[in-house]
Amino acid sequence: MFASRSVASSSLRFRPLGMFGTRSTCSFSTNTANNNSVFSRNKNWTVTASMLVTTTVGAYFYFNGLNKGHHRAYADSAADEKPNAFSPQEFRAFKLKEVHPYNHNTSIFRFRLPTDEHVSGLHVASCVFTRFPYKKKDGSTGYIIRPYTPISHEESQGYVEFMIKNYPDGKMSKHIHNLKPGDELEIKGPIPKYNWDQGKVENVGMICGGTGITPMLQLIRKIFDTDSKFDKTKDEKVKVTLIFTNQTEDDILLRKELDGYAKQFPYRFKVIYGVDRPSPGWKGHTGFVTKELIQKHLPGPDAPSSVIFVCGPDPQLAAIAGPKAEDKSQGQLGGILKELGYPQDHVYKF
Ligand SMILES: Cc1cc2nc3c(=O)[nH]c(=O)nc-3n(C[C@H](O)[C@H](O)[C@H](O)COP(=O)(O)OP(=O)(O)OC[C@H]3O[C@@H](n4cnc5c(N)ncnc54)[C@H](O)[C@@H]3O)c2cc1C
Repeated sequence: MFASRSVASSSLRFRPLGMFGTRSTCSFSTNTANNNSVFSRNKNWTVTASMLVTTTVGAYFYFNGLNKGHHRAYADSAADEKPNAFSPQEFRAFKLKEVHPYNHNTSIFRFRLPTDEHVSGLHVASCVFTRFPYKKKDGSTGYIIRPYTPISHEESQGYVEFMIKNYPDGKMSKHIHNLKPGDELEIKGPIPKYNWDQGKVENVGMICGGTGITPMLQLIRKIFDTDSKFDKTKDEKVKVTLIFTNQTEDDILLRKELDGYAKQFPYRFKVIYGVDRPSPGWKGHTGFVTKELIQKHLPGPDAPSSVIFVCGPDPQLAAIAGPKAEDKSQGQLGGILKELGYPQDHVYKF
């Protein structure tokens, strides 16, 4: 069903990564039996929608009992039978394979992994650091370093994909948007974020703005995608409500995919869109995320087995949950969530 939807102002089409147990056959050299690409067909790409029923390959206990805390390093397990392309110890160079414009300021960048066997090795939820060098005034070398969350499936082999918004004054985003196929980007990871321990949380609230959707997508897919190796029965009680704000409707990333999850899991996944500048006929929320919006839609402070994830531009993060600490650790809970009485350990800031 998603494979037939087109992404606005892009010849690229997004699909929700096999949520129906179907896969696309693409003309990628990196395409493998495990290709959960977000890329779908465009005029250069031959895609045959194929209804290949994939089987869930048993239970997959890769965090089970190993990492109970949010900040623990992720342990390897049976899931890691494929070689990991990234290293958490060092930056490694990866070649850009393809770039696909997504909307007026955002593109999808596909980087080649060393072989078609390799996976990113990024567990949920984790991100990577990218870096590029620049010459400091004193002649020494400095690095611009920024975090990004891939949108390709953690099981995807041979490639990794990022959805990156271009900020006019943005150092890294401009650097990446200027890359041409064949150019290299240095990447290091995984950088562990929240450890999604399957079966441990039942009520999930998410508040994000702009590209803050990418870590949320990683979690949503882990919880709902049915064609991965993970044992879905562990998370079948999980309910997720996402509040996703943007400047305009045109800025909403991954909308078709999110709506697709809402349609397929009407009792378990709900998305509320908000925009600062509504177009005529806009039916969603208008303006910033408010106390009332959170109270109306998200699990409350006393909801059992719950967590609220927040990711967005610094001012939004500060208003909702308080800023992160200088060293980028969680910092004190603040903002609206604190006012509403959420406990510190029920909130996670990406
Ligand atoms: C866990 C995590 C995952 C992320 N994943 C992604 C991702 O998948 N895709 C993606 O595009 N970005 C993502 N980001 C944001 C990314 O790390 C950079 O902050 C962003 O690309 C801007 O970096 P820059 O060097 O281009 O801009 P900078 O040089 O740092 O800033 C330049 C200008 O852009 C503004 N700006 C910077 N970041 C933002 C923002 N997020 N919202 C609004 N204005 C901003 C600044 O105020 C400034 O005016 C993620 C951030 C985190 C913390």
